[in-house]
Amino acid sequence: MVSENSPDRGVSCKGLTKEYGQGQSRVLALRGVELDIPPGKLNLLTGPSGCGKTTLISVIAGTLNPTAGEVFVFGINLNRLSKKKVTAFRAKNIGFVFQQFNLLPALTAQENASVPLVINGWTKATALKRAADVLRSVGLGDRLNSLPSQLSGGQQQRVAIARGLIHEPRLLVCDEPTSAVDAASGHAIMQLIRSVAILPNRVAIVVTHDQRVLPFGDRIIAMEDGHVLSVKNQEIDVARLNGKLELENA
Ligand SMILES: Nc1ncnc2c1ncn2[C@@H]1O[C@H](COP(=O)(O)OP(=O)(O)OP(=O)(O)O)[C@@H](O)[C@H]1O
Repeated sequence: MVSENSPDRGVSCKGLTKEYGQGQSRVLALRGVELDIPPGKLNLLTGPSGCGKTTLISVIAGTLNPTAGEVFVFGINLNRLSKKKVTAFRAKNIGFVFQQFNLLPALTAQENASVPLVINGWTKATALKRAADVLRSVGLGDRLNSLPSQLSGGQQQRVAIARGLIHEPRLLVCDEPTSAVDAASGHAIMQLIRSVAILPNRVAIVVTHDQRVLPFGDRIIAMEDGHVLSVKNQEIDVARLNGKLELENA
């Protein structure tokens, strides 16, 4: 029997701590995080600068090891897997949209967006075709052949989002995905993330300071000083969000 908060169905953090540095430069970024994230919901992670949001999503996504504690992603304890297995699990199941975009400078937008599919064994031609479709869905159909250096910050951010979503990851983790885009693009990006997130076997976690993003979240997780302060569920007015998008696109 699998309960609502069972780690088999989403993400579960148990007593997570993370220390950076040593001695005088030691920083305790996570101080015993306890958190259960059920699937099928869009989770927004909020809190003041430096409270540990990026550290927490990096540990959940398996790109950073915790100092102590455990994280289960769809029932799998990432800390107990070998490095090779974590890498393979991440490539197949996790999409990560980084705050600094992390695009490869020598690759075009289309090539950058196709990377997760190529890593997962798709042929280059099929991966590029799919990348073009996803880039069109984030409004970049006319910039497929541009290098990152030829794109604005907001356009680079949209390429990073396309790359994070392209392999339809079961766990999507985004760090400030709307910080460099205007209101209409931010709205479209959140619509896209929401459409991926609310599938029944998926989890999406979005770190945000952007007040405009708050209406999109089913759950608002507030952090403070390395721990989870509160988790609030909220009703989503889907019709209102859809209507607003149509108005902004008109
Ligand atoms: N690589 C690192 N080395 C040392 N300290 C770090 C490192 N990364 C983060 N920290 C520290 O850990 C704490 C938590 O940082 P983190 O980036 O997780 O916070 P955040 O809530 O995401 O902040 P922001 O909203 O400003 O992005 C901060 O005090 C930060 O200075």
